Amino acid sequence: MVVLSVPAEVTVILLDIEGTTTPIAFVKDILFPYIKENVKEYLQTHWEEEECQQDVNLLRKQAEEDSHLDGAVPIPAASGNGADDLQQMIQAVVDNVRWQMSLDRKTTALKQLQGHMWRAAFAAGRMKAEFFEDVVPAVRKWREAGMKVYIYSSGSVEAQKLLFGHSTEGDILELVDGHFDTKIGHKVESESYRKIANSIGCSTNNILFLTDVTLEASAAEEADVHVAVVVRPGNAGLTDDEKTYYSLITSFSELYLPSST
Ligand SMILES: CSCCC(=O)C(=O)COP(=O)(O)O
Ligand SMILES: [Mg+2]
Repeated sequence: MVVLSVPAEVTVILLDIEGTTTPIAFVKDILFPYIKENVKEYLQTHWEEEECQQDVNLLRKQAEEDSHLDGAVPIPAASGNGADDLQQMIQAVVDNVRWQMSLDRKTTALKQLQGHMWRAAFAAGRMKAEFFEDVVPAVRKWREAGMKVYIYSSGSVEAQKLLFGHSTEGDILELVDGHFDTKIGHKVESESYRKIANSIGCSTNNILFLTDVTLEASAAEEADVHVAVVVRPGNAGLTDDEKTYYSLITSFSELYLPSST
């Protein structure tokens, strides 16, 4: 088995979710279709609620920022002119969400709405989050060895907690010391990793970030964070240069902590 030694200065392991702890197939084949199929009904049912209105306002702001993009779908401001107007607005939000999802965009606005929509599905037991089988045993071992374990995903913190709270392994939320999402910054920006270190109260070189996306690994590395790229079934392929440059693991069990036995 390949073994990757974790540098002695590392005290925090920061985990990506999709493609790292969790199969991309679970996200693409279960989580995302649920949104596409249910977004219209969700908006019609929850439209009057404060949380739903905040989600729509955030999506509208994002749509304004996206107006220069090819195929962007605008969301009109409410005019308060009756049922037809409301249905048009809901349809615009639905089209905007579907357009963003067709590009797998990671905007905070889209991710907030998705998290709120998954809440009911997880609570009703309609979905259970999948984790690769090496994840839970490895995280338990790291924590026993004194490591802190944090999550950094484009999925909203609320969505992250739903996944860890309703997994095929049971409720594993207690295995995580804290969560970060794109509210701290995007995962391809190195400043996000500095802010995460600051928020945890450590130096960036105390963190080891595990991700499947080399653009994220590169941004983290630029901030002096240690990185390893996780190769899982169904992940995007890496170039030969990326395979040579990055430390690669195919299972969390390949990480060796000098402090553990
Ligand atoms: C954790 S919520 C479901 C996954 C998701 O919406 C997403 O965008 C995952 O992105 P990641 O940063 O974990 O690769
Ligand atoms: Mg990922």
